Amino acid sequence: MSEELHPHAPTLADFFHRRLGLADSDGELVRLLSDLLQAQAAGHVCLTLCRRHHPILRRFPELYRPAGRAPLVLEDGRLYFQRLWGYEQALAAGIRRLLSAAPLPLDRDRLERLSEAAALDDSQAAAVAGAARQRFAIITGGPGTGKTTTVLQLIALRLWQQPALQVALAAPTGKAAQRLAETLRGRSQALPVPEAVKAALPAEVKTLHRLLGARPDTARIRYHADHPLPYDLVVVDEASMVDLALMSKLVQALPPAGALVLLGDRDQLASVEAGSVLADLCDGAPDHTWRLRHAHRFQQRLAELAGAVNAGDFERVSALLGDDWLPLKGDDGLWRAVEDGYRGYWEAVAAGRPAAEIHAAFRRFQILCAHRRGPLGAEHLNDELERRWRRRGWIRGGAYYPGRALMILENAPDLDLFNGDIGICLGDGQVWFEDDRRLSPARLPAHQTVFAMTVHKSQGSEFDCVLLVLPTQPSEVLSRELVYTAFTRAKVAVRCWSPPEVLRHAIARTTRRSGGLRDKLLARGQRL
Ligand SMILES: Nc1ncnc2c1ncn2[C@@H]1O[C@H](COP(=O)(O)OP(=O)(O)OP(=O)(O)O)[C@@H](O)[C@H]1O
Repeated sequence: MSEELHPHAPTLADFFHRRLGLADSDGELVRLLSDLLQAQAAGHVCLTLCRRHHPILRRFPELYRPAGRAPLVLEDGRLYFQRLWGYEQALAAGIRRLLSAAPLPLDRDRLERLSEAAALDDSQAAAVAGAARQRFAIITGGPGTGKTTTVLQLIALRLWQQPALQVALAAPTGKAAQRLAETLRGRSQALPVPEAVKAALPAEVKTLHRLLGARPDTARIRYHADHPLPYDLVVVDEASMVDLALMSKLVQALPPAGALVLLGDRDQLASVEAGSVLADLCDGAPDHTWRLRHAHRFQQRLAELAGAVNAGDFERVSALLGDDWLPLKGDDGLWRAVEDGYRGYWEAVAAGRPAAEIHAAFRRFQILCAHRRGPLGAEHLNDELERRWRRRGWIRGGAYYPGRALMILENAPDLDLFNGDIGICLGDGQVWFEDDRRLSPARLPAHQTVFAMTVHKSQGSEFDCVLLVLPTQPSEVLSRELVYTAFTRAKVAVRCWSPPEVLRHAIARTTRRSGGLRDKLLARGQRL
């Protein structure tokens, strides 16, 4: 916890002092609230209390009593703001309800026919057989371990058994939704099920916000406990990106007999907003979690590298990176690697290749940064690259020069563009997207240059080769999950530019977020 006070702590202390009529307020109260605000800003659901917090909490019981009406909640050594506690409580209650539901029927004959035709590996077959019987299931695993393949079998089986089943597919971002829709479209025809079952497979993947009927500029949503979703089975991909509030709203919106399946990689970075919901749910409901272990699309060395990062084994990571750990003498190693990485892309741009080919060339290489700002942050690297490439003559033209790669920063449903979509400016002055659509730059929603992007922004995307650039000093942002997320964006090769002590620091640091969800689920049989 930083020693510096959170800037809003004095105002909050003053507000509580007046609203609750506290006898007096002093530096200790400000310190406590600062710790709570800092915990929240760092993505924790609550503040895990330590010895110095207890005397101050004893002095100001009005902060958390009477329960339900006080602004804070004190529970099992954790201090929450009412709002986040409410989401956690409702999520835990909703999941407990799903966990205690009677098992669903399973047609073993159809299950076997599906599993054999798909040649599922053991962990996939166990996941389909197990999850098909549950009202709540998590299928987790690294990239390419076959989560989508597995869930497609699961949905097909459930539909085959119950043709009228209403199934919804969703993902936290528009880009992830699009990606899942494309993958399923390509694979569903090969399923060994009657045509009627194939026809009943959902064709659309919605964002979670759309699924829940979120309305712009209000926290109100169309579907909730009193007006549940019209689906029997909801499947959510990329669930590691879903925060506590959204997962809580989703679970509350399930109909009484509904089922929920989450897909995701529990080892990835947690959501931008509060909570590490997927990891907590995996730990809190281990009997409903199936972990896929065999990487089907991933190069063996990359799978080993991801495993070594997860195990916190710096020596092994270092050995596996070998020459791909770029020399740090001066910045030359970095700029040379970047130029090598993007050379093919610039050649395609200069040769005026079709947009689809230029996009394919762009996907071959990506710089990922830990930070957005700072000397080795994504913004600075993009500026520096543009300067260098102008000097080299690769970039010619104004702000929207041919070859400028852009990332869209907000959803624009009217243009069918989503946060995270990549467009490339070409010689005709238009910005071309991956599906061959083009728009004039003036029509684009907020966007930025994207030769370098943050690891956070890269979630849900994949590239042939990834170059991870870490800062020169250890920082709070660095973590094992960040390095794992960056390395697992690569399909073919990983390179890393980082001082040894910074990579070592990052891999050693796991960022477990504070929260009570896991304990609330594990204790379900005992006290709740
Ligand atoms: N049992 C299997 N045998 C052979 N290939 C498989 C098997 N399962 C999946 N695959 C293949 O491995 C690749 C990755 O599978 P899939 O897309 O289902 O993984 P995923 O975990 O959903 O990936 P992502 O990390 O992209 O979400 C696909 O090409 C798929 O056809």
